[in-house]
Amino acid sequence: MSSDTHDQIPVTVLTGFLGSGKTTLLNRLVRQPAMKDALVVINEFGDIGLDHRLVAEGDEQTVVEMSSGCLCCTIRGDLSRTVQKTFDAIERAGGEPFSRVIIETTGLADPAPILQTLMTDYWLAHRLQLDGVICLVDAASGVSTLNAHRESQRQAAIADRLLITKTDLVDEARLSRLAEHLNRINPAAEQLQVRHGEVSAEQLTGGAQQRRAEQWLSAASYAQVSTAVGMAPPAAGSLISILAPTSGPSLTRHGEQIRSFCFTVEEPIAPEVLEDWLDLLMSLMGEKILRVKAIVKIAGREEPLALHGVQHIFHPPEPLPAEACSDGISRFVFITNGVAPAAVTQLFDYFQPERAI
Ligand SMILES: Nc1nc2c(ncn2[C@@H]2O[C@H](COP(=O)(O)OP(=O)(O)OP(=O)(O)O)[C@@H](O)[C@H]2O)c(=O)[nH]1
Repeated sequence: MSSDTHDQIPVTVLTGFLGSGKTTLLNRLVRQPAMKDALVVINEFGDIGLDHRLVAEGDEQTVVEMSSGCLCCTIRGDLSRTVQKTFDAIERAGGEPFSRVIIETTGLADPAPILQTLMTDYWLAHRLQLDGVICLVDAASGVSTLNAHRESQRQAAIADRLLITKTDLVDEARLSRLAEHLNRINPAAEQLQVRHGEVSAEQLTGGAQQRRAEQWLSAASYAQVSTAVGMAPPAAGSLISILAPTSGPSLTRHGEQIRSFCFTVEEPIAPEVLEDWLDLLMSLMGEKILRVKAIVKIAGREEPLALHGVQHIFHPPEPLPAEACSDGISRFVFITNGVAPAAVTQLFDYFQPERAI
C-alpha cells in the first residue's frame, strides 16, 4: 500500500431524484461538527445554479458549485479540476486541509459514471477514497418515480445507504410499500427514514471498507446462485450459448430489469480464472453490470481480497483480514441491468480448468 493511500480522504456521493431532499439534507449536515473541514461540491443543471446558495456555509466548509452541465455525462473532467483547484487554494491560503468531500449530484444523474471518475481519474483516485453512496428517495413520490424513471432506479440500486425522506407526508402502509420496493432493488443497502433532513452525520459516514463490504455481501439479502444451481455446465467452446438470452426460469427476485444476486464459489479461485472471467464478463456485459462487490478467496493466498467494481471499471483489489472470509467461500454481489445470473455463473464455469479442453 503506497503512502498516498494513507492520505486519502473520504468522499461521499449524495444522490437522489429531483426534489428528493438533497439540498435540505446537506443544509443540516454541513452544520454538524463531523462535517468540519468538509468540501461540498454541488452539481446543478443550467447556467445558474441555486442549490449552492441554499446550503449554509459554515466557517470551515467550502461549498463549490458546478453548474455547466451534468457530472455524470458532460463534465466529468471538471470534477477533478474543481476539487484539485479547491484543495490547492486552501493549501496556498494556509487553511486546514479538507477532511472529507461530499458530492451532490443532479437529480437526474446516473451515479455510476461519477464513481468511475472517482476511481479512474489519477488525482481523484490518489487523494480520495469512496466512503459511500447515499441515495435519497421521496416517501411520497418514491414508488412512482422509481417505476417511471430509470435514473431513479439506478441511483437506488447503486447506493450503500437509502434515505427515505419526507416521511411526515405519508402513512405507515405507504412507507412500508416503498421500503419493500427499495429492498427489491437493493436488498443490502441500509435504509434510514429522515424528516426535513434531520440525520446525524455519523449515521451517513464512516464504516470501514470491510464493514460495508460485509453489509453489501449480507448473503441472506440476495438471491443466491452458485456453480451448483442445477444448470448443466457449458461444454468448452459453447460461449455463444452462454451469451444467448436465457429462456429458462429467471433467478431474479423481482420483475424489473435491475436485479441483484449473490454468486458464491466454495473452492478457492485461481487468480487467472478470476482475471479471465471478470475480463470477459466486463468486456461483454460491462455496460449492464452496474456494480460488483466481492470478498474473494484466492487459491494459495492467505488474505481474502475485497473487489469493488462499477460497470466495467474495477478498483485495485484490497487485502482483508482472514476473518472477513473465515469459511473460505468467495461471495460476489452483482447488481445488473438485464443480465441473467446464469450468464454470469456459466461464464465462470467456462473458465474452470477441468472444463477446458
Ligand atoms: N414535508 C417535507 N418536505 C421536505 C422534506 N425534505 C425536503 N422537503 C422539501 O422538498 C422540497 C425539495 O427539497 P430539496 O432539498 O430542494 O430537494 P433536492 O433533492 O435538492 O431537489 P433538486 O435540486 O431539484 O434535485 C423542498 O421544498 C423541501 O423543503 C421533508 O422531510 N418533509
